[in-house]
Amino acid sequence: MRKITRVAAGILLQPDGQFLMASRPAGKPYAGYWEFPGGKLEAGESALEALKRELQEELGINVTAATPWLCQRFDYPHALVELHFFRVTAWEGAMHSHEGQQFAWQQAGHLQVSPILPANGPILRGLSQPQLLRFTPAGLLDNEALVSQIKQYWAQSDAWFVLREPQLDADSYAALCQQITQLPRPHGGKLIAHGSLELASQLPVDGIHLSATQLMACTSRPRGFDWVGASTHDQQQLAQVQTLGLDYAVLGHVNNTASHPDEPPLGWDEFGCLLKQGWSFPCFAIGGQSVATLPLAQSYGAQGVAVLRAAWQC
Ligand SMILES: Nc1nc2c([nH]c(=O)n2[C@H]2C[C@H](O)[C@@H](COP(=O)(O)OP(=O)(O)OP(=O)(O)O)O2)c(=O)[nH]1
Ligand SMILES: [Mg+2]
Repeated sequence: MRKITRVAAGILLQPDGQFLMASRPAGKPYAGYWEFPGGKLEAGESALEALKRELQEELGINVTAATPWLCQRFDYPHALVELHFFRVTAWEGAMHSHEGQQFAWQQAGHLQVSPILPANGPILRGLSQPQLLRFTPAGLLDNEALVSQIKQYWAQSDAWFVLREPQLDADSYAALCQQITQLPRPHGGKLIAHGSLELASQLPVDGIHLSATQLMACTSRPRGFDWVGASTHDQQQLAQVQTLGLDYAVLGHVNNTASHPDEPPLGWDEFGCLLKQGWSFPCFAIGGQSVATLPLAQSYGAQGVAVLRAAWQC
């Protein structure tokens, strides 16, 4: 078996979502390709320690806030690498090119540098995802109020909505979906369908969110959707998201929630344990989540939180 080379890389994030990419210096494999700053773990080092050392060596900065994010394995001709990506949200010191690299601040979905290291495709897709995934409140709002609130969100932001309205029959769901997709989206918001795959494949949506049961019944990634995510509750379901190459998982419920009052919550310890295994897709915490729990969820390695009632004026 090939030896695994462990690597830590940092995604330096500005408050407006821009992130830093650097060109690989001459003399290294894939010289001139663009990457996230970082490098190999040294003996006895944790990924976070390596990240801090590498960013000091390569950029001359002192990282003061970093949370684990995605983990990606990739088999290059020169090495089998296991990449540990961190979201870096605070640092000290002025950035300098210590190894002759070029730097560029980039926006997800509008990349201006190329070529990118081949392992980084899923990472860039992950960066296009929001920190809040908003599920509609399943019948708690009438259609008019729901459409009007989505319209307001989209006028100001690129919010993502999962249209979870299981009480509607297929025709009513399709009509509501059509109505929402006709709203203006100046910032590029997304609408993700929920429920029947067959129905969703006929609707003008950006993606489909699978239930855990649908997820486990799939033998391949559902076709015809830009984005495919799934609800998960355990390691086996997370592994299925990875095997199918889906874009995100929602994991929970983490805390007690009014929507599942009879099921015991996972709790943050178990949530953190499941995320620590390192997945190549972003995970959202669900269950009792809101903007207030976002930093805690991210400290455990989450992309963000899935919010249900907390997102709406019901
Ligand atoms: N830093 C970094 N490495 C990446 C990314 N994506 C990716 O596939 N890699 C691969 C390329 C390399 O095979 C490996 C990182 O090794 P490296 O050459 O940067 O290591 P290093 O900074 O410690 O450099 P050196 O001491 O070996 O000169 O991980 C990424 O986004 N950032
Ligand atoms: Mg490096």
